[in-house]
Amino acid sequence: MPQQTISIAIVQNEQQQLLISRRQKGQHLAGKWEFPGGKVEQGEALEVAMCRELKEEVGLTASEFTLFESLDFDYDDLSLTLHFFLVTGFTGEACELEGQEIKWIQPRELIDYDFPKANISVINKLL
Ligand SMILES: Nc1nc2c([nH]c(=O)n2[C@H]2C[C@H](O)[C@@H](COP(=O)(O)OP(=O)(O)OP(=O)(O)O)O2)c(=O)[nH]1
Ligand SMILES: [Mg+2]
Repeated sequence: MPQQTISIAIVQNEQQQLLISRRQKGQHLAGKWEFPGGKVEQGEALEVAMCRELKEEVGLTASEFTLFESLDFDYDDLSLTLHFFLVTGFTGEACELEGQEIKWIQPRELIDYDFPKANISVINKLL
């Protein structure tokens, strides 16, 4: 089974809202809500990958962050290692750079959105 390492940004703004984004048609887990992030490139540091994906997908530059949780998760077709960073400082305005839908929501609203199974423990920690 293919194996991938993923770095993810859980961005929190000054109103304590979190930034979520919707996976698009044609992507793995299409239609699910997620935190911005993506594949770590060969030789790339985890936090560098998180910052690059955050910039590419929603246009934010992360300035303060900590590793929040790392976990392994196997989907039917794909085996992932996911590293979730909590980003508490950033510059820029979030925008839908890849045509995806994005939203700022309160942590308690996370349960109203359909996230991938790999996110369950992280979401429980954020609620
Ligand atoms: N970004 C993100 N991916 C997640 C989350 N939860 C989860 O299971 N995933 C899975 C979905 C994907 O299989 C993988 C992330 O890869 P991706 O498709 O976002 O990768 P990428 O941004 O580099 O995309 P691409 O250019 O290759 O299309 O991790 C999450 O909260 N955020
Ligand atoms: Mg992505």
